[in-house]
Amino acid sequence: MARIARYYREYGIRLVRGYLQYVWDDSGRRYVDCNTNHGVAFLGHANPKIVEAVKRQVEELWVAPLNFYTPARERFIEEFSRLLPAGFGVVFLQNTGTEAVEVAVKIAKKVTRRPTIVAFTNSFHGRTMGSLSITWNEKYRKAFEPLYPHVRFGKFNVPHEVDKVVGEDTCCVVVEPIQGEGGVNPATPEFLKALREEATRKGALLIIDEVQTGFGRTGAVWAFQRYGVEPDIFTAGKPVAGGLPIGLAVAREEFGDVFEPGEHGSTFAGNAVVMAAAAAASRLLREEDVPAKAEAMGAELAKALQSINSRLAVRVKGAGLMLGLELRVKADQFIRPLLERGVLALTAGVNTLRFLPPYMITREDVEVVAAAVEQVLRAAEAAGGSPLATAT
Ligand SMILES: Cc1ncc(COP(=O)(O)O)c(C=O)c1O
Repeated sequence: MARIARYYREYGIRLVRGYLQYVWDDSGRRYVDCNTNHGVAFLGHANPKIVEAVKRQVEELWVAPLNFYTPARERFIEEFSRLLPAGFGVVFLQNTGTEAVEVAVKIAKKVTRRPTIVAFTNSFHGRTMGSLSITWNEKYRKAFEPLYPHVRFGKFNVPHEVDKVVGEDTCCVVVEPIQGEGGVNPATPEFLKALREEATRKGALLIIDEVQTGFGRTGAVWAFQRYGVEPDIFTAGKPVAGGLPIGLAVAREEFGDVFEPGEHGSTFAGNAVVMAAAAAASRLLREEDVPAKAEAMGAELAKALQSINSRLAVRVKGAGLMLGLELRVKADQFIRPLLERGVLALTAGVNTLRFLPPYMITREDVEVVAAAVEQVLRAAEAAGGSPLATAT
C-alpha cells in the first residue's frame, strides 16, 4: 500500500467525527477545536444548514464548467453579494487561498502591466510559486528559490517607509489585515492607510488577503472593514464554503473583464457542490449574525487568555476569534500537551499559540481552553528551564 507523503508533524491521533465546535478521535475522546483545519471550520464541523444544502446538491449536479450557468452558482452569487461592501462587484472563483492570491496578482499585472509585487515581513500568502514568492518566511521559501524575482518586502507596520517600497514599477501591494501564520499580528490603521494612499499615488493596486481573516472571524465580515480602508481586490478562502475547498478574489467592478477567454481558468472552480455549500454558508453568516457572535465570544476568549497566570504568557493579540497568545518561549512544544487536555490549537510565528475556534464556541469551551493552556504553561514552568527551548 502506498502512503501519504509526510510533510506535516503527526500527532498520532485519528479524528473520526466533527460536529460544530468539537471533534472526536477513534477512542471517543472529544476535543474543543481551536485549529479548525487552519481556520476552515469557522462555521462549525458538519453545520446542519450546510450539510443539508450539500446533500441536496449532490443528488442534482456536481460539476459544470464556467461556460454554463447553474442554479448553484446563481444562489451563491446572490447570497455572497449581500456580504460585499458597495463597489465590489466581481468575484473570481478558485479552489484554495493560494489560488485566490494568484488570480488577484494576475489581475494587477494585467491591469498595470508592471512587474513588481510589494509584500511585507512575516507575510504568508500561500505555497504555489507565485504566492510563495510574496511569503516572507525563509523556512517556506528557501528550498524552492529562485522564485518570482520582482518582489520587494517592506517592513510590516512601518508606515513611514511605505513610500520607499511602493514605486512606479509596482503592480500591487499585498497585505494581510491581521497576519495569521506570521504571528497573529494586526496591521495598524496608520499602516493600512499609508498603503492605500501610496498605492493610489503610484498607480498600483492594493490587494488585501482575507483568506484567514475574512468571512466574519475578526468580528466584521471582512477585516478591512474594521479599518475603514478599502482595497482594489481582496481574497477569501478557508471558511467560505463551510469546509469544502474554495478560494476567491473579489474585485472592484472595473476589473471584471480584465481576462480574455483562455487567459485564466481552473477546472474545479465554481463546481456546483462547493457553490451550494458556499451559498448556505453565506446565508448562515448573515442570518445568524456570525461576525457579532465572533466579536462577543472573541472578547470572552481574549479575557480568559489574558487572565492566565503564568510568567511564560506575554500578551494576547488579534481580533474576534482570531487570537494569539504570545509566549516567552517557543509555542510548538505546547500543541501536544494541549491535545492531551482535549484542545486543538495552532502556532503562529515562533512563539505564539493561535486559536481559531468556530463561532459557536461557548463560555464553557472557553473555560476548558484557558484552563488547559494555563495547565500546560504551568507544567512547563514547574519542569524548570530544561524543556523550554527559548524562542529566537
Ligand atoms: C493569509 C493567507 N493567505 C493565503 C493562504 C493560503 O491558503 P490555502 O492554504 O488555502 O492555499 C493562507 C493559508 O493559511 C493564509 O493564511
